[in-house]
Amino acid sequence: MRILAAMSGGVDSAVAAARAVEAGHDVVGVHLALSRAGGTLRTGSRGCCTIEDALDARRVSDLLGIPFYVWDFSERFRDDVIDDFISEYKAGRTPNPCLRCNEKIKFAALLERAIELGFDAVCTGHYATLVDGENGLELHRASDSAKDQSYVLGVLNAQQLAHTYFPLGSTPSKALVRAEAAERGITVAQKPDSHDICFIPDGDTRGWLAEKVGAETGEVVDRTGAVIGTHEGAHAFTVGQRRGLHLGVPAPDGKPRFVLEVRPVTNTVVVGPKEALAIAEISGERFSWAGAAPSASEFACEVQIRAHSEPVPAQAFVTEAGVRVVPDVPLDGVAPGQSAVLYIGTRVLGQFTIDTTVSAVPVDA
Ligand SMILES: Nc1ncnc2c1ncn2[C@@H]1O[C@H](COP(=O)(O)OP(=O)(O)OP(=O)(O)O)[C@@H](O)[C@H]1O
Repeated sequence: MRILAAMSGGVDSAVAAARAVEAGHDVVGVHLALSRAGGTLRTGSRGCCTIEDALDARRVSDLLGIPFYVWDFSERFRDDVIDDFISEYKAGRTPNPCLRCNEKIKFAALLERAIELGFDAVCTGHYATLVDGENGLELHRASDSAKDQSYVLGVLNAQQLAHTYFPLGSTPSKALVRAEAAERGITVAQKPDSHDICFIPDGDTRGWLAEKVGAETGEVVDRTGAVIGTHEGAHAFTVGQRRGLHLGVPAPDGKPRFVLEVRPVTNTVVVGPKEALAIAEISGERFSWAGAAPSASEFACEVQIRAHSEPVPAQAFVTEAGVRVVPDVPLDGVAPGQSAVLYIGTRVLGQFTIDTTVSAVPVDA
């Protein structure tokens, strides 16, 4: 097969590309320049595409004896990932930019260009597996549960999965990937894992958002609407947050208060007791299936609402208008904008973006 290996300059994509070469594929390496912001390009930035990262990817390609290119996708990345992140926060929602990047950049813009150029698949260092199932290709969790990235890949559809290659998904642990890299003479064998949001170089998401969204003082209210304080910018708050709520007046029950909701239109932050974070139902209109669509409109599954949260057994209800999920036990601190990924066992069924949540605790409880 002709494979385009997406190389970040990190150890995972280096080993993934090496395995693709070893499997006898015709491999070309490509590093994506995703950001033009000065801070993210500098040495020591926590981002995913500094000048050093591009150089590391080139060195690995040289070692493997494969052609290597740098493609500038920064405009698409700005429009589809960074601007989406900002507008979602402005709308009081909590987006996942890694998921959006997989949906719009790595397995859309990059994959489309790869196919146009005659490649059969894009290879990445993601930890997830592809299984040939009865009804076509299926996306499954990785063998290493600590590294499993199936959640952020839940946005891929059947067509995208058909042109995707994840050589690391069945490796039992990341330590083995690093050991293999060292054995192969790959210089980035011990390079630290990337973390946080790649386009926010110092990891200070709140400071970054304050600059982009603009901070405006607003009211903090309880669930009855009574004003109990002020805040200095609603973007700084997400559902479930406790810190940074300088309320001054203690709650009548003396218990700490948590953010329950962010209302961007009125620039209001709604707070309440921890119990009120329990969510009995979630639903959303934007959904997709990772492979064949479920055969029934109502089925038992597990729902996961963050990249590394525990999946919770649930019942799902699907209509043309969207997906509604009722978990067996309430979910904790769900924010609109998050993605709910549905699993059956290790298999990813699909996902939806959460628009609405229903509290398990009535307002006057
Ligand atoms: N700037 C980039 N250019 C090309 N491919 C990239 C880039 N960033 C990420 N990728 C691809 O997406 C995969 C998953 O990205 P993620 O940010 O989760 O990296 P990671 O798990 O730290 O992997 P790595 O060790 O390869 O950096 C990478 O393994 C790589 O194949």
